[in-house]
Amino acid sequence: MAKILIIDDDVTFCLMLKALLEKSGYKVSSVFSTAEAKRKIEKQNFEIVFTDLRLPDTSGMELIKLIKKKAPKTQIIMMTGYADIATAIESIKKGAFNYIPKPLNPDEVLNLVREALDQAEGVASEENQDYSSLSGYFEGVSRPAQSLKEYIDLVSPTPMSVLIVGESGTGKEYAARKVHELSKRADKPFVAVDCGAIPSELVASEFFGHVKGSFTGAISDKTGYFEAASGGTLFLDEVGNLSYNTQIQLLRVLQERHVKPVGSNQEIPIDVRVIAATNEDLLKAHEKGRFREDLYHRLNEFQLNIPPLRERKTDILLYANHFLEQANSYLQKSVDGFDENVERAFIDYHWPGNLREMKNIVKRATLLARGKFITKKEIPAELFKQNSDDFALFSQTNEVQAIQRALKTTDYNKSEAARLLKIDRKTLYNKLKYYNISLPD
Ligand SMILES: Nc1ncnc2c1ncn2[C@@H]1O[C@H](COP(=O)(O)OP(=O)(O)OP(=O)(O)O)[C@@H](O)[C@H]1O
Repeated sequence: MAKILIIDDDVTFCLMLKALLEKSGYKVSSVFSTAEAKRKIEKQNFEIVFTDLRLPDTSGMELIKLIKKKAPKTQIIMMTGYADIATAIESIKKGAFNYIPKPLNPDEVLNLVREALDQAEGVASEENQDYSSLSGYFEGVSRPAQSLKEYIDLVSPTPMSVLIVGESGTGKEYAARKVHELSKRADKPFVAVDCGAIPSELVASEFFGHVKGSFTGAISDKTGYFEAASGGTLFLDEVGNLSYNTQIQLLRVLQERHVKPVGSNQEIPIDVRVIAATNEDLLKAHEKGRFREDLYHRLNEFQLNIPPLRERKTDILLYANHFLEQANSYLQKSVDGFDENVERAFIDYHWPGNLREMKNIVKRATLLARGKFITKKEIPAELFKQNSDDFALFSQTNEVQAIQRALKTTDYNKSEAARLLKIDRKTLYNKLKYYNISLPD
């Protein structure tokens, strides 16, 4: 029986929602403040948390962070008045499952609960599939993909720290796991840390561990990430989100190669390779005073750049088919491929969420597909909207740059490049000649 926690300072409302959910067979607890909620979440596992967006003792956003930290698999449903819908949408970006406007409609509530439980099941089994091994790893054939592979092969066996730079969803964590797998540390742990998700008051204890009784709530000894990754690899995801203070502590550990758990006098030697990832320019963050230059250089002994999907057009359909195969086996379906309209739309789309976005779109479409091929009907409409394509030629000054970028993006395929530039092949040839743009052999 799924366990649900309701957090709302409106006592009557809490009791009504509790009664509705209990009638449908769920086991429900309710609390009226964040402080109480924290205690409950520490002690018990909940499949779903319903919480009000505005609570007297903390913001709903803070609460999402905390729940995601303590219980990453718990699905969070935000309850909100109409005035707060923008914030509610923001909460989904932060990891909430969905929001529901107040006053609640009982059918909507029960539907949402079922959806949240279904998704939680999906996520759990998929995580196992993805993380038990990297068998789903796919390299791509474009030039940027090939040089990424070359660099990964080169740096993996070395002890060098690696900084992986790329937009969200491009596969930074996947690349980090690949580096670990190809390193001499492959049979030791790979510990991934989402640097943005750790509440600041817990950072030291999470990284370095603590001893029992060192602060309220330290009910037993805790092993920190560094010790847990001993002999293996520590992956610091979104490293730009670490506070300045934590950056100092981290740098010290990396230089001195030992940690001191909170509340302990004992220094524990550590042997850990660090791989960090970021989707922002850390040198710019440094200029703004948010990131320490010394730590940047310590992490950036070698840099891997993962290009966004829109800049490796030749890989797009290969990845789409790769994800289709995965989705077929995951959903026990046998969809053959994508129809021509969908393929075209995939190539033209700008993929702001990169591989993660594509994987989700393909999985959903595979589930919905009725025939042998995925059609426009199963794909979100935004993929078919006319791109405000920044390749379009609008002035002489940007022409050379735009042509060069289009060529690079398409791996120097002139027909594809002409299509991106919205000119015909012949015009492209003329322009190449006119501007004296040469192509690699
Ligand atoms: N090389 C790859 N082959 C196959 N699938 C991949 C590859 N890289 C990434 N993916 C898929 O894309 C998803 C996103 O990858 P990953 O989590 O590594 O991205 P990320 O860049 O670390 O994202 P974020 O910046 O949001 O943390 C993964 O779940 C994985 O399924």
